[in-house]
Amino acid sequence: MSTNIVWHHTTITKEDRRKRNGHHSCVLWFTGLSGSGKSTVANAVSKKLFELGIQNYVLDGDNIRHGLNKDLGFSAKDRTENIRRIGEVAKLFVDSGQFVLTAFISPFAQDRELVRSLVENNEFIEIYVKCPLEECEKRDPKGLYKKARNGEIRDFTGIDSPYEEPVSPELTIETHLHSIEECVNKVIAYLRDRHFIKGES
Ligand SMILES: Nc1ncnc2c1ncn2[C@@H]1O[C@H](COP(=O)(O)OS(=O)(=O)O)[C@@H](OP(=O)(O)O)[C@H]1O
Ligand SMILES: Nc1ncnc2c1ncn2[C@@H]1O[C@H](COP(=O)(O)OP(=O)(O)O)[C@@H](O)[C@H]1O
Repeated sequence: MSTNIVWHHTTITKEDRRKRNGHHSCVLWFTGLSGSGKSTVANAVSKKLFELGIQNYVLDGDNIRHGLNKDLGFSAKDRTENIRRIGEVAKLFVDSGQFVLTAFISPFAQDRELVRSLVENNEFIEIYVKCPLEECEKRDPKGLYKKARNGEIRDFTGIDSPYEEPVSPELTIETHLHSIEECVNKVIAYLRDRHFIKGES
C-alpha cells in the first residue's frame, strides 16, 4: 500500500511544540463500558487541564462516529479499525504538543495495545473507567441498554459483545464508588506525580 511514499519530517518538532506550550504531550486513553463515565470524566479532566493552561482536546466515540469513522459499525472488525484510526489521530495530537483525551469503549486489549505501540513509552496512559455492568445499565444515559435487551441493537458491548478488562492500566477509576470530582482529581494527581503537569498533588 505505502510503496513510493516517503515519510516527510516536519521542520518544527514535537519537542519544539512542547517547549512552546510549556508542558509534555500524551494520550489519556479512557476505556470502559458504555455508560461507565468515559465522556463525563474525560470532559471534566479536559476542563481542569484547560484551566491550568494545558492544550488539550477530547476525541469522543459518538462524535468521531458521526464524521471520520461514519463508515464503521460495531462488528469486531469495524471496532478494531475504529480504534486503529483513532490511535493514528491521537498520535498526531501528541506530535502537535497537546494532551489528547479519548473516550471510546475500545473493548479489545489487542487494539488498545496497538495504540500504545504507536506512541512512545511514556506517552500512553490507559485509564480503565471501571463500573459494573448492572450500574451502567441502571444509568443507561442514552437508553441503549434497554434497546439491546429488547433485541433492537445487536452486538452491544457487555450484552452480546465482549469487553476485555485492562490487565495493567496506568490508572483505574471506579465511577460507582467515587464521585466525578474524585475521579477527576485522581487523574490530575497521577499527571502531577509523573510530572506530566506541574504542581503538587
Ligand atoms: N453495539 C454497540 N455497542 C456499543 N456501543 C454502541 C453500540 N451501538 C451504538 N453504540 C454507541 O456507540 C458508542 C461506542 O462507540 P465506540 O467508538 O466507543 O465503540 S468501540 O470502541 O468501537 O467499541 C457508545 O457510546 P458510549 O456510551 O459513549 O460508550 C454507544 O452510545
Ligand atoms: N463518578 C462518576 N464518573 C462519571 N460519570 C458518573 C459518575 N457517577 C455518575 N455518573 C453518571 O454516569 C453517566 C456516564 O455517562 P457517560 O459519561 O456518557 O459514559 P460513557 O462515555 O462511558 O458512555 C453520566 O450520566 C454521569 O453523570
